[in-house]
Amino acid sequence: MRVLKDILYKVSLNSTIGNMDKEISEIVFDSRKVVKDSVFVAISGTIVDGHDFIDTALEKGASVIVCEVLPEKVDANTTYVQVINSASALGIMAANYYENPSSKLKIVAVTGTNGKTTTATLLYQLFVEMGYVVGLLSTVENKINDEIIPATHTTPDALSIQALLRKMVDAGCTHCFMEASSHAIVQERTSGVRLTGAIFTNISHDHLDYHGTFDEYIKAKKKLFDELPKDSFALINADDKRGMVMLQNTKATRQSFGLKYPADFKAKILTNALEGLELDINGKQVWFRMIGEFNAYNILGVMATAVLLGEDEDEVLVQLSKVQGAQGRFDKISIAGITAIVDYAHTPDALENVLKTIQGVRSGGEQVITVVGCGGNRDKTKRPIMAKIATQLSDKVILTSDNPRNEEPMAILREMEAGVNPVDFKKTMIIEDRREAIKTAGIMANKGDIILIAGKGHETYQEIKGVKYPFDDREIVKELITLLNK
Ligand SMILES: CC(=O)N[C@H]1[C@@H](OP(=O)(O)OP(=O)(O)OC[C@H]2O[C@@H](n3ccc(=O)[nH]c3=O)[C@H](O)[C@@H]2O)O[C@H](CO)[C@@H](O)[C@@H]1O[C@H](C)C(=O)N[C@@H](C)C(=O)N[C@H](CCC(=O)O)C(=O)O
Ligand SMILES: Nc1ncnc2c1ncn2[C@@H]1O[C@H](COP(=O)(O)OP(=O)(O)OP(=O)(O)O)[C@@H](O)[C@H]1O
Ligand SMILES: N[C@H](CCC[C@H](N)C(=O)O)C(=O)O
Ligand SMILES: [Mg+2]
Repeated sequence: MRVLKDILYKVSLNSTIGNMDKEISEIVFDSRKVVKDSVFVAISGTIVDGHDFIDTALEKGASVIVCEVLPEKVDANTTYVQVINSASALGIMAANYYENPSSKLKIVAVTGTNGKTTTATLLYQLFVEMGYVVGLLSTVENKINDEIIPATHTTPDALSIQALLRKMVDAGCTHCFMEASSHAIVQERTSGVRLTGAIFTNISHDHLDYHGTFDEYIKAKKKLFDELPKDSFALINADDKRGMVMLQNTKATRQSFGLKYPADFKAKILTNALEGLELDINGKQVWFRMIGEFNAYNILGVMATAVLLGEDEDEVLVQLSKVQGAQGRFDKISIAGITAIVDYAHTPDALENVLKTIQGVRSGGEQVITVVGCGGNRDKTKRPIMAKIATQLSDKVILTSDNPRNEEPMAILREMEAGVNPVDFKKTMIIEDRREAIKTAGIMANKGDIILIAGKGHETYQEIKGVKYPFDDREIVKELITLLNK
């Protein structure tokens, strides 16, 4: 049990009604999860308004209501706390409830359109290699030391974040590396998390369905840096056009990394091959297991972060050269002389980077066959662009379903097809069923060819009309082994 006024410490209040010394059992922000003597935080969402569920929360036993707008009729036994911003209040209250775990950890948040999971996972793996007990909050999975806690979001909700950070502290973690998605930043899921540093990887086209305009999307990322404390660091990719924008209003120490423009941490690519990357970092030549220029950025950002966290650069490079990166990111599987690459590229920029990387490392005579789709109920404007990029940078393309969610798969595919130049029609096919599409690519491929299967990476399901069916691109590629060895 906690006392209400203690968990409201540092929350911006407008007004209060009732007893502030009440003992409360839990904090909830979903009326369906209310338990006796809990605090219900009413948040206005994208689909419904939590304020409409205040009565239901009271019926189920909530004894405190935290809201932005007070109900017209108030109940005499209930405490009402009117706040400026319920979503932000939730994060701060959750932090107080779990006794501010972030003050006992070094937490670094990674934001950017692409590279968040890769960067956070590399940091996790690096710090484990260096002997630390580490936590990770990522799209693929959450981790507390070795324990895996399945992830439902790239960045969990505010309450779950604090609960996970508490578990990390209790498990002896010293560091936590986490992704901060733009949705999470806007929805204040990271409010109440005290950061030691934040990293900006890059920004390109995505999520315009949610943010409305590219400017709003940039603002969402910038908010993370605007809110950093004075004693933290703000590390940006100096080669990204919007990198400096992130630093405009931050109180944190400004740091940068890059391959092209002047930066605090610099590297040069010496070799970029299917076997890995060789980089020159401060006169030291080091091989890494990851592939492609974009991974040179991820590696450099990780090295810079480790140094800013006080680690020795030479030791960092030795350990970093051993790590693998995140699942489903440029995962190579060899079958019957064909190289299949499963990659989570689900934005135009990521797809272009991956295909340009493949173009850069191919030997010349082989075909590059790309299987790609776009998710339903997500930014529609990226569909034609991704299809165009796929056809321009591949020899053959099969457009297929990703997670259609509640949309008609064929309607998504028609929107993708609209981006294909007429000259590229002859190399483009549409196969709605993703399993069939992957199999067809396998049948079309000859020895030496490269098949890129983009968009779903580590995902182990395909979401169709509200149902998540088991589906794993990597498993389907493995099924090809029997098919092609016949
Ligand atoms: C669009 C979006 O981001 N939505 C997130 C948001 O939900 P919402 O605003 O839609 O909530 P809502 O359904 O309108 O409900 C509003 C409030 O009423 C409450 N409610 C609702 C119903 C009820 O009966 N009782 C009740 O109290 C809800 O608990 C909520 O507090 O807040 C919820 C709680 O944190 C999230 O689970 C939910 O994620 C949805 C499921 C989602 O799909 N989000 C994706 C787009 C997302 O967040 N993706 C990013 C990664 C993107 C990327 O960079 O690639 C991520 O971080 O995962
Ligand atoms: N630094 C980078 N710049 C551009 N593209 C990248 C970069 N790092 C990875 N990618 C590409 O983007 C894909 C997604 O990478 P990753 O999962 O690390 O990004 P993310 O930001 O976590 O994505 P999400 O927002 O979906 O969680 C990779 O599979 C790869 O194709
Ligand atoms: N975090 C991203 C992941 C997209 C992955 C892709 N496979 C899709 O389902 O669209 C999102 O929720 O938009
Ligand atoms: Mg991610």
